[in-house]
Amino acid sequence: MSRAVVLDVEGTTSSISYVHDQLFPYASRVLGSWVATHGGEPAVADALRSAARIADRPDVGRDEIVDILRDWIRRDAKVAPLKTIQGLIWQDALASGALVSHVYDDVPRALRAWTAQGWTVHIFSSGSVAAQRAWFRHSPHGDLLPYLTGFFDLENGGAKREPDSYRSIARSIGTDPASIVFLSDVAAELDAARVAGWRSVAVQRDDTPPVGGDHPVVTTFDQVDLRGDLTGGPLPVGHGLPAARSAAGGPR
Ligand SMILES: CSCCC(=O)C(=O)COP(=O)(O)O
Ligand SMILES: [Mg+2]
Repeated sequence: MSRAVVLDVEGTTSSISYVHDQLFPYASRVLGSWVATHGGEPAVADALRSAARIADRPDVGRDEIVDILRDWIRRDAKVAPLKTIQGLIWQDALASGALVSHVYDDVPRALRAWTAQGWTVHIFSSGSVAAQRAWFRHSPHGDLLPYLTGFFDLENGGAKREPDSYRSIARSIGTDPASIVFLSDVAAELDAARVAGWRSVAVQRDDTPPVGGDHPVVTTFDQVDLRGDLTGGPLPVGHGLPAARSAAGGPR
């Protein structure tokens, strides 16, 4: 029977502050000239039209749509066309070395262990599939794509706080919901996954706000032990912690 791990990116595999301090400002900085160069390409033109529709400004000009996108970046809006455009910008920047990705040290170790134990590993992030692939391909630990089987974003996966998104991803990867473990730093995402029948693990990194909720908590992927038969009982997580704790603090 197939077993799958699904990982959030920002706050889970990778540092929130890196994304906010490096990726977002970079996209904001180059957006105007990038749209001037690439705005005629079909995928980009589509995303720009779709952003204008979402902003309720269907007839807006190029400069104004760039301002709207910049405002969304500033507010960390998880809006699909913005994520499409950011992903295309970051894809080139990561490939050229203008940007370097960030992946916590425990992540490649866990990817190696879990895949060797027969788990498939997938990504579900608000960042676009193009961004995800470039992020893990150009990681400071080398190319991590060989450990990753599937990539889901707001377009092919759906909203991250909706149980239906997790139901649809489970169908798409062909794995029973009870055999899927989801790791995230956002309680509302973990809640939605749990409603869909997935196993949930809150990832509380040193540099992230409290996750909140009542999901089992780990501070590194080293504490997620996926050996053995996991059907039925609680997930063996939190080993090595003084006590496997449940998330504390306000919801995010
Ligand atoms: C390499 S993905 C870029 C990060 C990003 O844009 C984002 O929105 C991450 O959101 P997540 O769902 O991974 O928390
Ligand atoms: Mg996250």
